[in-house]
Amino acid sequence: MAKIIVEKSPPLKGTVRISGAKNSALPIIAASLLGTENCVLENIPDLRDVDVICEVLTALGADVKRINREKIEINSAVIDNYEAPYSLMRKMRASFLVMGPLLARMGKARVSLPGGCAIGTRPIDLHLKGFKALGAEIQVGHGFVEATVDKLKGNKIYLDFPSVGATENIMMAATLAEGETIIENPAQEPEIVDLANYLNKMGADVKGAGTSSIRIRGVKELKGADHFIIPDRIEAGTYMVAAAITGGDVYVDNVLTNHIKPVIAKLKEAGVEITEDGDKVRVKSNGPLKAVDVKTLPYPGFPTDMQAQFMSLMSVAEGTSVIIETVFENRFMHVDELKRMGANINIEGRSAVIKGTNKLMGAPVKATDLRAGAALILAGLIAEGSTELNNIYHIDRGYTNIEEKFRSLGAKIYRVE
Ligand SMILES: CC(=O)N[C@H]1[C@@H](OP(=O)(O)OP(=O)(O)OC[C@H]2O[C@@H](n3ccc(=O)[nH]c3=O)[C@H](O)[C@@H]2O)O[C@H](CO)[C@@H](O)[C@@H]1O
Ligand SMILES: C=C(OP(=O)(O)O)C(=O)O
Repeated sequence: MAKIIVEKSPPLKGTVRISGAKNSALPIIAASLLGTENCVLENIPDLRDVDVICEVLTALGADVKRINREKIEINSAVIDNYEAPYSLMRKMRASFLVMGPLLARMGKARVSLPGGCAIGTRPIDLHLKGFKALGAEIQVGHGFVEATVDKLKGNKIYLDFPSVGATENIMMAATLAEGETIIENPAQEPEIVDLANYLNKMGADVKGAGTSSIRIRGVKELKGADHFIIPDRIEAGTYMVAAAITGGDVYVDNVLTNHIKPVIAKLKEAGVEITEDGDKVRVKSNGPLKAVDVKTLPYPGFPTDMQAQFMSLMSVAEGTSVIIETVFENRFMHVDELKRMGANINIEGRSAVIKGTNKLMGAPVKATDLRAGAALILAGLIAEGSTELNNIYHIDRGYTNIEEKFRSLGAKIYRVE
């Protein structure tokens, strides 16, 4: 099993370029099932999750060509299978995003139920509520969701929680429905806007993405489109925290700063110097870090996908901080691993109380999920000695060339097979 070794490193210095957003690329690749012509996607991150969703599309009959590691061409003129197999679905929850496009395109979809995972049970009730409202008949059994419909019909759908995946799945299904669909209380994440922009380039009529109500007028057909994926705000945030935790001076390049306002605000509160310059952010830190409280929320609140990394930072800040996780019910799996490295953290329900220490120690730890893995790398950069990270396949799901990017900033990090 491959491992990542992180040694105590000097303050990080230099420039790191941020890749395209995983959470945009995955739904956008899935949405390509809706078009009957060639789609060309650029700024695709080089990730295991992208490989998996491409395999899912191929299994459904689409012609997927990797032009290079950042560019994919997809032709879905012929889709001859409506079943997404368990063998692929189990590798990644986001594969469920093919359900909406399949239903819209073929009037039929049979998709393996995504499993729960380390960060919570992650139900799909809101996705199914949306499909039902559009007229689909849904059956769940034997580990699969099966949906059928003669013709999807637009409807008004209120989401009890602004679920990112449910908003995307319903939005994609509604593009080819008869009439108008309104999604009330949708997710407002930048990745939703990126998906809507792509769908509109394909010929859809989606308005209001990024606001509290999305209106989709169904069209007869979607065609092809070229699209450049937005930068990954979570990857950017992770390198910003890396600069802060090591007392470094790093330029994070290719960032849309509007997308990471809460992360910038919290870093500033913690005493980190941040200078924004177009699509670059300079992150400089040389004084002690101050403890600050954080509460995760749907966008535009502080992202849950940055919670673990911020906890590593607070583990070495001066004072006590409280981090409240409101999006996922079980996203504190990294806490026990950070404690193995000497962090002082107590969990009380959905809150973590972190008493800063000035000494973390390297230890063998495991990446319990993607962002937990990132958080442990960050802790490893300042821990005495060597940190050995196991279960790193989670990290490869979401970070492009992570060791190379960190090493280019002076970090001592390498992979052993
Ligand atoms: C590929 C992708 O984009 N992944 C992101 C997406 O995941 P994902 O789309 O799975 O996250 P959701 O926004 O759907 O989930 C948020 C909350 O809603 C709940 N829920 C969701 C759907 C549903 O039908 N019923 C229900 O109760 C979930 O259990 C969770 O507690 O948004 C999350 C929240 O920002 C991020 O952490 C993930 O990185
Ligand atoms: C939870 C995450 O992703 P996914 O929804 O793909 O599991 C994440 O990116 O942190």
